[in-house]
Amino acid sequence: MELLREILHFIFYSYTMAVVFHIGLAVCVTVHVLLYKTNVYSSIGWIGLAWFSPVFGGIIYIIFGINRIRMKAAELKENNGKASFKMVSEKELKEYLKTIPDYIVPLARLGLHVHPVREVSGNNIELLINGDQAYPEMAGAISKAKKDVLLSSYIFDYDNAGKIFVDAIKKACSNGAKIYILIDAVGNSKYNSKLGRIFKKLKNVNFVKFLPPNIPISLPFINLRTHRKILIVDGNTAFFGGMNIRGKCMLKDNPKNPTRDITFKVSGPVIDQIREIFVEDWYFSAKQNIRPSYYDEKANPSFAAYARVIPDGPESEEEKIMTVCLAGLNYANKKINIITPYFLPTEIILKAIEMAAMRGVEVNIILPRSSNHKIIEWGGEANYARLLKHNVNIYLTGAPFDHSKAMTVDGVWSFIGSSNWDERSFKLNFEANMEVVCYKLAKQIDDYLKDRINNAEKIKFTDYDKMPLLRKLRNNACRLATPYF
Ligand SMILES: O=P(O)(O)OC[C@H](O)CO
Repeated sequence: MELLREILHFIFYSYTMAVVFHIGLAVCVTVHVLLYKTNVYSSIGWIGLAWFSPVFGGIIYIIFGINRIRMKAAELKENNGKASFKMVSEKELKEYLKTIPDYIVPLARLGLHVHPVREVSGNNIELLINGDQAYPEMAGAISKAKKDVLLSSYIFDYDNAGKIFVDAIKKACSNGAKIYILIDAVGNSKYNSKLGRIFKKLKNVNFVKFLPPNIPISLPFINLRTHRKILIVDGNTAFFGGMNIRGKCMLKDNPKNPTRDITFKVSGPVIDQIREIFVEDWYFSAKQNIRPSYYDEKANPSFAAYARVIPDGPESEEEKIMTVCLAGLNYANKKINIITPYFLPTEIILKAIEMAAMRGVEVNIILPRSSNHKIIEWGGEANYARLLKHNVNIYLTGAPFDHSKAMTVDGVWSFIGSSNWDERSFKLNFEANMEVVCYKLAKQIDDYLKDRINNAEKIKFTDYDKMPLLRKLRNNACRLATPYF
């Protein structure tokens, strides 16, 4: 009898403790969600899970629901970063807006709220297509460096492309230039050690890996990666875009798995804005305050393009690059061209694209038919029908895989850089994009895109409206990964 009473007492006690623990955990989750989540639907989901799935729901929230990326990035940047951008005062803003063409005032005004750096005039930005055009130009500039070379890349393969760069770096060293190379530890995990050994032997080369992970294996989708692709030589010539250093991009060499890509050669004072990003990233990664050359306006000709660089990263709550994409979509009157290898944006972007098409803007989105990241390809396909229904033109390009990233609006405003159209770029990676106001550049990009469109398949609503059930299930399941890709 006594034993039975003890068992019942134990069961009652354990049950009471479990109920108290569940209620306590659910209350904590609810408070956390109410304080830190802004999306109402996901908030309802998390709170529901915490209350209706005792203990398990709370634990799932702790593991997957808390945005540690932003917390970690903010903490890292706060401790190691060196913010060099200052807010523009209301008075400065008024003065500045008087100095730029009327038609970009709305975008410039919005842009300054997103990132407080002004559009600077006097730039020239030129499109370079594939590694065939870009790498010889980039390596040629490096090999002539006299003062300093700043190079940042997500991937730097040590193959026929990488070797061209290494040779150029050796020449720059022999000229006495100081070389700073910052490569993402995960994106480039295959070649970091090899490059490390090569660069260690060169006196003037400083080689740093961006945020090496604490785990021995290297997952391609681990967070807090630098996706920025930047090259600055002697402060006066820069290359900026979304092209990695890979033999695959040298199509003339008939590589295995060829990849089309574009990048941009930059001259002009906007190079100083790119420089600021590199200096900050270097301080963040190498804990070293470097002072590379500034752009020399007196030694260089002045050009026509207005340009402004927008860095973005998981430490920022503003989603600057995504906001500027939205601004471009909302600002367009006639035509929007978008090319990207990865297209899995959230509802807000999809709706803005639809709205542009609904108000009569011609919207062309150029995507690879077959991606190297299948989840993004299939998840992206789940959004095609709704866009096609609103007369958005979607063009799928065949092989080689097209890794180009650019957006143009009304043949005058271009948005170029490292960002893809997915949450990984908009929220989880460190990225750098550039707004450019210049008819000449927009035409160069649009002509390139026209050529891509002429070689692509324009897909039809009827093909995606009623797709086989299994394909639809696969696509919609992959779309659930939107917040993580
Ligand atoms: O992240 P991206 O845009 O530089 O592209 C990376 C390559 O596709 C490697 O998966």
